[in-house]
Amino acid sequence: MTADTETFDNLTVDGLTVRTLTGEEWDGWYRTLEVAFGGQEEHPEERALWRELTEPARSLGVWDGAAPVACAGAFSLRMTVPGGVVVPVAAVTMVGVLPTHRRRGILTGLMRRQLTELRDGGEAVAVLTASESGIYGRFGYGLGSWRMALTVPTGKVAVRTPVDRGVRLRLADPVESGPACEELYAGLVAGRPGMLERRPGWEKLPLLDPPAGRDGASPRQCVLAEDRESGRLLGYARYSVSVAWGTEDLPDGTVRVRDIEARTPEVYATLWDYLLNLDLVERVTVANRPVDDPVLHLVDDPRRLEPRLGDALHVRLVRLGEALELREYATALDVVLEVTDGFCPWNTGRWRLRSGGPGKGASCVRTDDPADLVLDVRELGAAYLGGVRLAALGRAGLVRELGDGALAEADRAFASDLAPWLPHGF
Ligand SMILES: CC(=O)SCCNC(=O)CCNC(=O)[C@H](O)C(C)(C)COP(=O)(O)OP(=O)(O)OC[C@H]1O[C@@H](n2cnc3c(N)ncnc32)[C@H](O)[C@@H]1OP(=O)(O)O
Repeated sequence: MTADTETFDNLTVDGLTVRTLTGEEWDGWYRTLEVAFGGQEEHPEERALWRELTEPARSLGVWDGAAPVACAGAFSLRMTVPGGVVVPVAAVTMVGVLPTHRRRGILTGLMRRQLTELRDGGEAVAVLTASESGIYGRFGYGLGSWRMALTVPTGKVAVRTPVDRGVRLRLADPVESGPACEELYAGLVAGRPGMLERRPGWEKLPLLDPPAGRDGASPRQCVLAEDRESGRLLGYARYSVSVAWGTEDLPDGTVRVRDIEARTPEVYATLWDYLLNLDLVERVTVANRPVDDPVLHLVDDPRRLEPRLGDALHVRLVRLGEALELREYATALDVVLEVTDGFCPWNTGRWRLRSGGPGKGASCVRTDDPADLVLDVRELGAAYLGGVRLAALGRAGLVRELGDGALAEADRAFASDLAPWLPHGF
């Protein structure tokens, strides 16, 4: 297989066969992924869930004779884009090539096949999270959202904003309270770009808690914040506690927050207040929050927080015009974009993007008019969710302005009030 091979169903190239998966082949196909990732077996509970969620018709494999040697899948998910519109996306996943078959273009062939199929009738936008952030730019993916991991030393930091006195906190079984938490989560999805709707089956993902994967911590616990009078669920946090004792027998426990969501700022503060005041605990950690998470502001000593940034969602505009029409724009704009797209040349060329601003829709059509901005599709993917600013990409030398003021105009229109955030992997 070579990098520029168009790969189609049951195509055999260089002795390798590329085709979609049949359900019965799942175990061997998935084992390829595990071996590509070093060979460790996934916890059975996790494996079973991924098996259930796999969409065989969207799952590609490469076979060398009878043996699977590479895999790449996609989930049919729905994701919020700026303006609160929830749109279908191809969520690319489970990508791996066995060590014996690497660096001969197999990944490139799989990516080409996926993107060609999407062009011909799939979603206009593809997204993924990358094992290594250097892999997917060459296929036109741009880094569209960041995540923040946070460690909060509990003894040093307190919540300074008002908590909700009308709230009663109650510990509940995470599985039993799962549907109520899920309903609350569903109500938040449209409020922030990058959030994913969880269609049936996906609600099990945040509840996954394989005993062998706890690394010495407690089983997952769930605290519910309910309205004292009506009992309505207003927020929840799911976490585990890892108890430890330091020198002089002093407690040195860690609370690991898996997720925390609330309907109001006061309830959010209440949940953090609860977490920061758990006994025998020296720190609260959370692996994945938005980069503009309110917790950065609701504590009294922000310097004590230990935030760390990581790349999250990589975004690929597959059918560029359609993708740019799907989202809303914060302000009116009318710009001609000259786009390069080496991997999906059908996007290359000049496009006029027009919108009247919020609620007014957008059109993006080919044009011969002179360009205002010159950029790669990768930069449009990065800016798509409104968190990575076009002006910042311009200052990085990645967007060239030809029309006076066009960069500032597009920068304002593409921006989102809230930073995009991917709440969980896929
Ligand atoms: C969405 C997800 O599931 S992310 C998970 C990705 N999977 C993994 O990380 C598992 C471990 N790694 C692997 O399985 C493989 O090395 C893969 C899938 C990353 C790459 O597969 P390969 O078939 O070797 O890739 P391929 O030969 O098509 O390489 C294409 C290009 O990417 C580059 N590349 C491949 N892997 C990497 C990497 N890890 N980092 C940077 N560049 C890379 C190659 O050098 C090549 O560059 P070139 O076009 O300039 O020559």
